[in-house]
Amino acid sequence: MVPNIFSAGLDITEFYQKKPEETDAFWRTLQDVFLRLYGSKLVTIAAISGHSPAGGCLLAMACDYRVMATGKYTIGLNETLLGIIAPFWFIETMKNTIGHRETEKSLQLGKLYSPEQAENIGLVDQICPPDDVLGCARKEMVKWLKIPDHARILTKQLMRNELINNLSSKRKEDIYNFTSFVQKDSIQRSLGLYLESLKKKKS
Ligand SMILES: CCCCCCCCC/C=C/C(=O)SCCNC(=O)CCNC(=O)[C@H](O)C(C)(C)COP(=O)(O)OP(=O)(O)OC[C@H]1O[C@@H](n2cnc3c(N)ncnc32)[C@H](O)[C@@H]1OP(=O)(O)O
Repeated sequence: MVPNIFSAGLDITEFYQKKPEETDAFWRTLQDVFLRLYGSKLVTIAAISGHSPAGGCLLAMACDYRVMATGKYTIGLNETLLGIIAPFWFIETMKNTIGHRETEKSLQLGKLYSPEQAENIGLVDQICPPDDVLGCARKEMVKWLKIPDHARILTKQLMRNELINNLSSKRKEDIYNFTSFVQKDSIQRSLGLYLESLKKKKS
């Protein structure tokens, strides 16, 4: 676990000034990761040790349960703030987690929530002191592992198969949409400015 950061989201340099075949491959890999994690038969608990924007939030939402560290961290799908948009399966995953109305506000505003706010809207299930996040996740895991596996897995599949089948049937179209969107000059300019702003913030 990296202290302070669960995941900074997708590595923007993977789709900034890249060739279309490179961004295609990048997006295909992300789809693979998501489909495997969201559809996993295993119990998956995210121990969110720090910041979790955009793709980081997606990974956390793909798990069965989320424990987040308290502190000055944020989580959410902030794509609109970067001038990009969350694809349909990011949106559906968030709707399945916090409901339609909260997702609508959250996405249009590109909202990043504090751990307490995230717990209030159900984006995370539990908050814990940073040094106890893994401990809290382990305790929760014990509860989940006591449930008969076949019943838990079938229930999970019933809840998740609609989205999994929907994305699986639209993978090519989704890759095409991603690459044609991020290759636009205006989007490349926004991404370049955003990367610059991250570097400036650091110095
Ligand atoms: C129709 C369908 C259409 C489809 C349309 C397209 C859909 C795309 C969906 C996109 C999903 C995403 O996840 S997009 C990514 C969203 N992620 C973010 O906005 C997070 C940005 N990062 C941050 O806010 C911060 O770095 C944070 C995570 C809080 C950690 O802060 P710290 O101060 O500890 O770290 P920093 O010093 O800022 O960062 C360290 C270095 O990492 C770089 N860096 C940080 N995050 C980075 C990132 N995500 N990608 C690349 N580089 C990043 C910084 O520039 C620094 O670079 P050096 O100076 O070189 O070391």
